Amino acid sequence: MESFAYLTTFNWVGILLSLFLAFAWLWSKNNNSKSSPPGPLGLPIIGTLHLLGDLPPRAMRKLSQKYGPIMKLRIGRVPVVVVSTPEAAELFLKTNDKIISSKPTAQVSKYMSYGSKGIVSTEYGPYWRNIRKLCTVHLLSVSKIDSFRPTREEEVRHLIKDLREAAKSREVVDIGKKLGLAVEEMTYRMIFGDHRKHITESFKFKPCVQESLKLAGAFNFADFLPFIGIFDPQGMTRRWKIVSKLMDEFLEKIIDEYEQNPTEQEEHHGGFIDILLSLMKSNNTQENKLDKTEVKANALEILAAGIDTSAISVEWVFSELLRHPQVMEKVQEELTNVIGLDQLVEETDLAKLNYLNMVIKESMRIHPINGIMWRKSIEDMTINNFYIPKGTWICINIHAINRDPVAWPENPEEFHPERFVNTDIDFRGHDMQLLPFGSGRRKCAGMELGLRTVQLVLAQLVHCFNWELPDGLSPADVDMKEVYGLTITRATPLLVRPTYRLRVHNS
Ligand code: HEM
Repeated sequence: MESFAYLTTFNWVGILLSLFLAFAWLWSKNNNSKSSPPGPLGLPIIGTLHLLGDLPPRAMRKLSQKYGPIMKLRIGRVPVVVVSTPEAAELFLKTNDKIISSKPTAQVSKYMSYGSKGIVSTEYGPYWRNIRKLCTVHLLSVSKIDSFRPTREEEVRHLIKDLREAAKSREVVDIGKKLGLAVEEMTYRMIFGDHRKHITESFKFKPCVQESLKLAGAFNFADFLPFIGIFDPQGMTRRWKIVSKLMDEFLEKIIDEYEQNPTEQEEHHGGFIDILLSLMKSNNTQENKLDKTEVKANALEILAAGIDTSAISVEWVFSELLRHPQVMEKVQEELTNVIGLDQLVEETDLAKLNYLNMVIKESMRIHPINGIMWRKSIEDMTINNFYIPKGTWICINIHAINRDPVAWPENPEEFHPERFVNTDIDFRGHDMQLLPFGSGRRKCAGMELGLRTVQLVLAQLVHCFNWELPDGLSPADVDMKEVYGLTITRATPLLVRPTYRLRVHNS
């Protein structure tokens, strides 16, 4: 200590202060490189759940305007990172796509997906890669989608016939309901082929599917506060058990039928489920083989992914067309020029309808039916200096991204299809400012089918009919309120009166 005797008290204070500042700097530097994204403080137990309201994508967007494009919430016990701009989405969905390619486990996957055995809910890994490949090659390839063209066209013809009847009697129709039924029937036919006959016989399959979609879309407290799950406070477990048992009985019946005569079933039934079943029976390598539970889980998940999505997307486009009569007129003009008034639109015409396709893009930009996309990180990662530990739920806020004011400088809240003139911005997952089908490894596997259905149904509706709002309502009166569930739907029915406008009368 002798050697330090020359130091005065003043010197000692100076040295200690410098050391303290150096430590503080090092600590903050270290902490900064490992800090969590910013976000609002949560309450005990529920965390930030109370801040999400009835429309979480909108509430999260508002919060992100305060806390930034990468924000942390704690919903119940679950840490969630919310991504809200195209630049941030690029960091997650392009740079780190593999790390966030897993899915959170929710109660829905226990009941509807036989414990996350389906393509939509299963964790990222060899099983998901295998089933995704099988779906892409055998179920949802362009040639397979083409092979179901007569089914789609037949169902659309039924819809048009039904609407012509309504037009004759000047009836007001709930167009969303009619669209929903037509697309539902198309989807059942594609998935179950001739097995569909059992749906109308003894099994109450359709109401069960509707109930399970409702349950899957409801906010389930047990997903975020697992300890309350055993008390089943919302009665969801009880309802899930009932519907999943009934749906399982139906699927077992189909599998029995198949097992009794596999070759005949493949030749005559021809639905997605027969392809899945043939993969169960085939002499494929173990890797490509599906077991019975996997067949059932995938059939139900593909049904759930496809059944409402296209119809709801058409309903939103249709709502925008009713609010913007000049856009409706322009679409009709294009259809008249390209197709004429003496024949119906066919699928092969769809690529020629440039303006209609811009209208669909614009509607999907402001009304992405999945306002939020959920992923889960499978490794620790650091993005923009934010440390995000393995197991964090990642919430890609498509609603916020698709309306980002930097990416969409001209009135991002407005419906304006002309914004796509002379741009090649596309919604297939490469352009981060427009993500209605998601992006990266887990992007929508049924995009081509969904898009084809939306284009065909919409083109037919606008080509065949003029549309009038009832009770003297004006376009500005069309209610655009949303309800958030498994998908974002209209809050009120869309009521309209059709008038037939074509010269063909034997469609
Ligand atoms: C307009 C209609 C549709 C829209 C807007 C839509 C949108 C989406 C979105 C946003 C995702 C999540 C993507 C992600 O996490 O990155 C998704 C996933 C998926 N969709 Fe679609 N979808 C539509 C139609 C369909 C149809 C008709 C089918 C099949 C019949 C289908 C099958 C799937 C499947 C299997 C997945 C899960 C993919 C995976 O996790 O690997 N979708 N869809």
